[in-house]
Amino acid sequence: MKITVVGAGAVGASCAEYIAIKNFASEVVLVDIKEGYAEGKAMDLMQTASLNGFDTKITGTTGDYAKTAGSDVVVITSGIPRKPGMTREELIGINAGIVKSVASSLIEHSPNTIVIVVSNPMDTMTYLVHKTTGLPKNRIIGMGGALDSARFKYRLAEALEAPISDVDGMVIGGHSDTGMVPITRLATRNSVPVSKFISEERLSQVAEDTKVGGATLTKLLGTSAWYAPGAAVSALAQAIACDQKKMFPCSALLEGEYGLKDICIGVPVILGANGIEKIVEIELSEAEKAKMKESAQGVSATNSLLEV
Ligand SMILES: NC(=O)c1ccc[n+]([C@@H]2O[C@H](COP(=O)([O-])OP(=O)(O)OC[C@H]3O[C@@H](n4cnc5c(N)ncnc54)[C@H](O)[C@@H]3O)[C@@H](O)[C@H]2O)c1
Ligand SMILES: O=C(O)C[C@H](O)C(=O)O
Repeated sequence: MKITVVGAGAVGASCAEYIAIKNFASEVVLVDIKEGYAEGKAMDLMQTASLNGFDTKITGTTGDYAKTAGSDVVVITSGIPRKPGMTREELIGINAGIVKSVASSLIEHSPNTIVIVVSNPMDTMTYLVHKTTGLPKNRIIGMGGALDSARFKYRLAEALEAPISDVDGMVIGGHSDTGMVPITRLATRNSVPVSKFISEERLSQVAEDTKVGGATLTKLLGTSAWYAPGAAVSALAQAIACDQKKMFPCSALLEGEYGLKDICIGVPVILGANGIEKIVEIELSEAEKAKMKESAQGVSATNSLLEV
């Protein structure tokens, strides 16, 4: 399994590190536009191999896409991150051009690859990759919901004073400060609805804290997060590499599912060797449907800014 990660910055390097530590890929190629940067990150990471016990070969290149040829999975993290006070949507002006050109270089050398889109605004960048590459929809996956759900579980565990391994929950909808839809109704602690343990008010607070998870970290760090994003990407890549048939909320192209069309937005999907093997349609409450519709309107408004 050969995986290319474009963008050797905070998220790209974290993602490469987690992929290597989990030891499921034979090769990871890091690509960056900054001279020597990907090569340096790759060398630094390779010098952790004997310490961390992995055999994955990590190499770096400054923009030589020939070295990415034959990648089974490619991850696009190239682009700028937001600064405190910004929304993800404000990044579209710079990131759309970067994602479009990177996607076409990747596909030229790996026509059969599966693409994981990370750069923000992620749902719109995923849609852009669909519009500009014409790859089948199962092979384009936006990473957002896996991260947002991990943050939801973190906040749930905090509120319940429970270990994170005890809780389960999922976030669907757009990967934005206002568009995420944490499904609080279905969140559980060991199969017991979390509403048995915490008040409705506390649960609403958990949902609100989850939605601004990225903004909270951006304020603390001065730039956006990378450890959990890198771990989330590595989990998606592993599900594909190992044909796990695992369910994650991912940004997928919808053609009528959830009453939505011509949009990429977070919904539960089954990930396996063919990428998105199935979109899972769960029964939403009327309130959840309304939130999903509002979220989709937000994503569509951002999509309309694209020049495709
Ligand atoms: N979807 C998510 O859940 C999620 C999570 C975290 C970050 N992000 C997004 O991921 C992106 C990267 O974040 P980061 O913190 O790693 O930023 P970063 O600045 O640390 O790294 C980005 C890297 O991309 C490189 N780059 C820019 N243009 C390029 C090009 N044309 N070709 C190759 N490389 C190029 C830069 O040189 C830089 O090294 C941002 O857009 C951020 O908003 C998304
Ligand atoms: O918050 C951001 O801008 C980065 C990313 O989308 C995240 O959720 O961490």
